[in-house]
Amino acid sequence: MTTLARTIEVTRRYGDVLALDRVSLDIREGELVGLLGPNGAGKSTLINLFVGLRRPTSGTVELFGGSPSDPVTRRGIGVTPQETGLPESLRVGEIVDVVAAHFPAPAAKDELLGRFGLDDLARRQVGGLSGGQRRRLAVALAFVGNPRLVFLDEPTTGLDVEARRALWENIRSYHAGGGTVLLTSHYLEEIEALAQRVVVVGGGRVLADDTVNAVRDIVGVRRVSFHAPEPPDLPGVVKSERDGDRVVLFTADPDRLVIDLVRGGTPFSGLEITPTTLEEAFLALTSKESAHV
Ligand SMILES: Nc1ncnc2c1ncn2[C@@H]1O[C@H](COP(=O)(O)OP(=O)(O)OP(=O)(O)O)[C@@H](O)[C@H]1O
Repeated sequence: MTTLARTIEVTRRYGDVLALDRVSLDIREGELVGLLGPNGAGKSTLINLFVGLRRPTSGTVELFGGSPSDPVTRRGIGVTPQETGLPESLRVGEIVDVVAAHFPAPAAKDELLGRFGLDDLARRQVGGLSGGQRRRLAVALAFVGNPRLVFLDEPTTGLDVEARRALWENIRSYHAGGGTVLLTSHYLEEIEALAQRVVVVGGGRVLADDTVNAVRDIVGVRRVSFHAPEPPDLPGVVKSERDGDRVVLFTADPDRLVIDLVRGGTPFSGLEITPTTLEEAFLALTSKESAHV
């Protein structure tokens, strides 16, 4: 399968902040890839490198086998950034025209606006759009140039349930027609609804690159904590640590763990079961793996 976009050992720093740490990733033709990770994980930085808005501190970024800083190469992509500053006084239809002028074979305007439920708003100034309408326009603009590959950075932020589902449908049909997508999200549900492949990033590193099912199992890890003198030795614990005088155990099956804890007769108090953050879940998993090496 043709690789459309690639990073090889890419590191990106902003001053002292290490936003990406030796990330190698291939996006192949026809894939719908979800990039999942907590705030500050490095998702937007990765997209900005792919689309040529930023350069890596070290390592290589390739787009269609060339450089993302080449404007001709960039004509094959569409992008919805996390935030867009669209000119308030332009009408929706005019903005589509301006963007379309940059591409050799743009989509038909009416068809595009219809697809994104913006047909009734073609003559509305951007300043008069609601937040959700603006977001839909920002996503529609990624598709104006009939791209081979689109990068969507949190495309459904600010959309209500109905608009979110309509947008998912659009993304699916673009993909079904042969398009390739990389989209970011904080939410596993969104990635589950769309992607087959999930790349989880945390702390600037790729923590997992797997199927949706595999990742769902991993992020299902829970944090069980309680006061106890010693950490008990229980089955199903993927990682254990101390937080002051509390024992903290990570497990995919907290019910089982509590039953075993009670049956084991270990004295404990102040039991708490909380979901893990994505980062915690993956750190638990990676430390378990390293412990087995
Ligand atoms: N222009 C910048 N100057 C300084 N630091 C930056 C800049 N852009 C990003 N960072 C830092 O780089 C790290 C990664 O940020 P990035 O925006 O890529 O994460 P993200 O995964 O997209 O987060 P979010 O989900 O919150 O959008 C963060 O620590 C962030 O504060």
